[in-house]
Amino acid sequence: MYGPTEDAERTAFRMAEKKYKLYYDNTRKKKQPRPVDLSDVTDFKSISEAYHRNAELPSGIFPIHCDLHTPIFCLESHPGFYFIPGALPVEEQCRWIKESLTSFPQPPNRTNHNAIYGPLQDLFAAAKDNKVLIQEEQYCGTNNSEVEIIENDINVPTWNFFDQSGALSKGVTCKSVLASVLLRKLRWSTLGLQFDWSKRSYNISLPHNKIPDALCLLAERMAAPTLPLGEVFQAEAAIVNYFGLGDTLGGHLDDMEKDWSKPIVSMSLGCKGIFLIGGKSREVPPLAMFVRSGDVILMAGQARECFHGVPRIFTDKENAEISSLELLFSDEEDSALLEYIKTSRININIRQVF
Ligand SMILES: O=C(O)CCC(=O)C(=O)O
Ligand SMILES: [Fe+2]
Repeated sequence: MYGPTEDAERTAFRMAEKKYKLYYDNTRKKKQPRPVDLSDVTDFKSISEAYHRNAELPSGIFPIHCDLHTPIFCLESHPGFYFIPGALPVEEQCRWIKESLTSFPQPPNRTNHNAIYGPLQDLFAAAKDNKVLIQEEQYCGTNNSEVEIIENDINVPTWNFFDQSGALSKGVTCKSVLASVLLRKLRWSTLGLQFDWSKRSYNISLPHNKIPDALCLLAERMAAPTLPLGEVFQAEAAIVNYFGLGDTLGGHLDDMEKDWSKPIVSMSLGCKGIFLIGGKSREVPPLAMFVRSGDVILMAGQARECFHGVPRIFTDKENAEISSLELLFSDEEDSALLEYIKTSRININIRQVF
């Protein structure tokens, strides 16, 4: 007999996550990722190449034709799942990488940092400028108003970015954290209708901005092949996930949206990763596939009810496959974006909520 935790550890989905996740090889002198057998990982890039050569496709995978410049592939095993390899041209990838780092984490959009630090303005610029985030409380610094502030109970600490020199003058009692560390620890931001992770629901009363028009149009165009003629996808919310080496997204379902006939439009940017699509329970062995910068996945209908996750990203030069991004981000002003994306993956997934 196994307890609930042991059971969860033994599901087919969990086993696949364990197979692909990053482990370090401690037997070697240098800390190195343990080699992993990737022979079972479906590669839609080579399937697309086979399709263009008119070669036979692996069994269970079939193309559908649409107006996009690339074919869309479907899985017999997962109705409602669509994979569009190289859907986004590299210029468009660069644009969304830049937005994901500079504008999407801006308030009123929320990020994983909100719970601890409150809204943070211009995190990416602060990291680039080597700033430090400092908790401002009255006992920091030289003024003598400590007693008065505490008595009046108005001592609400706020966090603000400062130059490192400014940070030193604040004194040693302040809590502080480097902006570059916070950027590395940025795991998600939410656009449009804000998702409340604690309640696992959309909180329409939270202040929010509309999703940028260009992103709505992109999602509408990508979603079209999954919808009956004349029906239009309305992008109302999006989650942006940020992955560094060793970061994973555990198996989950996205079941908070009302209408599951509408797809989730999910785009990959930056380093290559492995995406797992399973079944309606964790007991079903998932299919593993590579997700590269510019790939788009659509999950509609029955695929909306399937567990999925990302157990691994690759940040080494050979496996990350971001050379075309490196060429486009070669300007001096883009060097911070390039530095970030060389070791990161970003996923933007867009939803119609109602
Ligand atoms: O990162 C990915 O490719 C998947 C993201 C996802 O499934 C989610 O945010 O719900
Ligand atoms: Fe998801």
